[in-house]
Amino acid sequence: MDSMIGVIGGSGLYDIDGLEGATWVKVTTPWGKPSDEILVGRLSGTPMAFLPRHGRGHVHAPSDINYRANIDALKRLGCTDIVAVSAVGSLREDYRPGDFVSVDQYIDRTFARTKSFFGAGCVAHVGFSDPTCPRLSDAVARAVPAGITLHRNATYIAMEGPQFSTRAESNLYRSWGADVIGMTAMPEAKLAREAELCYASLAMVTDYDCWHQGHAAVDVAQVIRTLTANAAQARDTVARLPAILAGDGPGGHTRPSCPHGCDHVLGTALMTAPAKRDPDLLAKLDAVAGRVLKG
Ligand SMILES: CSC[C@H]1O[C@H](OP(=O)(O)O)[C@H](O)[C@@H]1O
Ligand SMILES: Nc1ncnc2[nH]cnc12
Repeated sequence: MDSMIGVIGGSGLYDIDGLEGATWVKVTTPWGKPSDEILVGRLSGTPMAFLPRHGRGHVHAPSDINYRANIDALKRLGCTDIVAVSAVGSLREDYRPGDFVSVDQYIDRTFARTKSFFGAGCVAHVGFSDPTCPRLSDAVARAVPAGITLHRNATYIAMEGPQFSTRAESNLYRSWGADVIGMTAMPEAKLAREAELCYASLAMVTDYDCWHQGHAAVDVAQVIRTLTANAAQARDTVARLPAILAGDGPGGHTRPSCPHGCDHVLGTALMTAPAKRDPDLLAKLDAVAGRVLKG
C-alpha cells in the first residue's frame, strides 16, 4: 500500500514548512467542511498532508470542529497514518511545560460531539482498547529531537471545554490517573480508528492546568508562550518522521499492512445485515469504509 502521512496541527501549529510542491487543497466530504484546506506536498519524498485542526487563524472551538469531515478528508486524500499534534495541560509534577508526550490511552469526557461515522442504517463497533498505533507511536517518539524530554505511554483526558477545568475537576482527573488534559483528541482518535487509519499523538505540555499550588492557573497567554517556544521542535519532529517510517518499511513509499491491524478493524465491526443497510449512509461511507462495503 502507498503511504501518506497526515498531520493534524493543534493550537499554535497552523502550517508546516519544507513540504516540496506544497499546495493548499480544498477537499469536499459527505460530512461537511473540514477545518480548513489541506496542505499537500512531499517531505523527503514521502507524500504528506497537513490540516490545522482549528483552521488557520484558530477559528474553530474544540466543540465545533468537524472531526468527521477532517478524518474523512485525510482518508479521501490517501492518508494511511495520522499524527495528531496537540497542546496539553499537565496533571503531574514530572511532566513540565515544554516537555513532549506520547499519549496511548484516553478518557473521553466530551459530551457535545458526534463520535461515529456509523449509526442507524449501518451500525458498527470497532475495538478501541489500544487507541493509538504502536508502530506509528514508536516512529513519532524516535523523531522527537534530542534535548526534548519525551514522556511515553501517557493517558489523556479529553474535556469538552472551551472553559478550562475547575480545581476540583483537575484534582479528580489526577486521582483517576490521567497524565495530561486537552479538548480535541476525542472523538478524533475514535474516528481515525473507524476510518482504519493508524493514529499517534504528539502532545506538548504547555501548563500545569490549575491543580498545582506552585503555578498560576492556566490561561491562554501561558499556553501561547510555551507553544511559541516549542513550535520549531514540533515541526522538526514532523520533518524527521518520513525517513524514520521509510526505514521501518520495505523501502520506497509503500508500507506493509499495519502489524497491529489498525487498517483492518472494520472487517469484524459491521453489525447491520447487508439487506437492511441504508444506501444513503453507505454512499457517505465511501472513503471511510469503502474497503469493506464495496462488492
Ligand atoms: C489554547 S489552549 C486550549 C486549546 O489548546 C488545545 O488545542 P489542541 O488540542 O488542538 O492543540 C486544547 O485542546 C484546546 O483546544
Ligand atoms: N490545561 C489545559 N486544559 C485543557 N486543554 C488544554 N490545552 C492546553 N492546556 C490545557
